[in-house]
Amino acid sequence: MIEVKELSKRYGGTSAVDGLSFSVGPGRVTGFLGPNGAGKTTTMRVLLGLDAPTSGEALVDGLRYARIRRPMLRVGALLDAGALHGGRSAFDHLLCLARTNGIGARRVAEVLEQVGLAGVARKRAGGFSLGMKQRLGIAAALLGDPGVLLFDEPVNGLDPDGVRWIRELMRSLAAEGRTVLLSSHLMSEMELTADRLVVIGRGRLICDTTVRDLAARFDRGVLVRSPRAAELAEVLTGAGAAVAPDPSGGLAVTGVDVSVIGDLAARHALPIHEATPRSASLEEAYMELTAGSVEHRAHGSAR
Ligand SMILES: Nc1ncnc2c1ncn2[C@@H]1O[C@H](COP(=O)(O)OP(=O)(O)OP(=O)(O)O)[C@@H](O)[C@H]1O
Repeated sequence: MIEVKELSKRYGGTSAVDGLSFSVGPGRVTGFLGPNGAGKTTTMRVLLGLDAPTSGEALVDGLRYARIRRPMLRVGALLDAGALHGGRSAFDHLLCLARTNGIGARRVAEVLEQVGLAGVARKRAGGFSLGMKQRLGIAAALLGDPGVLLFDEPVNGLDPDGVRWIRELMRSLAAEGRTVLLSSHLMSEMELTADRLVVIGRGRLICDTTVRDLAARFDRGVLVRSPRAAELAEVLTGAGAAVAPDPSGGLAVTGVDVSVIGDLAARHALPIHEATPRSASLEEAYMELTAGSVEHRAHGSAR
């Protein structure tokens, strides 16, 4: 369980996180989304005791990180995959980390196996590709078999196989009952991986919702065209739908789904020339939600 309560963090004159509250429960993947500079990494750093909050708190299983004994057994994290001693082998890198928390060499071998690096365990980690470094960072997060996992942009720079592997791993970790918080600035990635979404912008909460509810919130109804539009509108309204003229010339119908529209039209022998469900994609929903929070937007870009 992760709880962020009224958290604020300032760096000099910069407000990185500003009165942010949300909680993340076990058993599902929660996506932590926001444009660049939204405060995701800062929130994770405070959760991991790497930065002190200016005010408020960030707790793992009800505790501040500094108060957790043998923290790797409770919370694992991948923040910066490049942060390793390049001269050490993958095995030795993990063994050094493991020893700080009383974890043995057998567990090191296990996590290397789990992330697919057993074959290169004795190779210098400094020579690893970005994808291999990400896998090694994930192995480090898993060392203590923790119930809470934080991953900051784990798919950055990975090839499609690596992305798919991470997606499946996140989902299986959540299915085992762990709390998984996964940050990204890409909705397309979250759509496939996360069940819940915490969206932030400029250090503040924008929405805390499920992927399904967000999609429903941006449901724009069905565009219907019929040569007998007026009669169809009457039938649909009678069935509880809201019907309005669409700027494109058809009818914008909300409140009933497309199969109901088709059935009603058939029952009343009214011809339909088009019936197109129009939900905004999650990507569009995300763009709309965060439109006011984007720090740097290229001139001439979509929004
Ligand atoms: N150590 C620091 N000193 C000064 N400013 C900082 C520091 N760390 C972060 N910031 C600022 O705080 C804000 C939030 O940054 P943060 O890295 O938490 O955002 P983010 O959501 O993780 O963004 P990204 O997706 O780009 O990684 C940004 O404006 C950033 O420039």
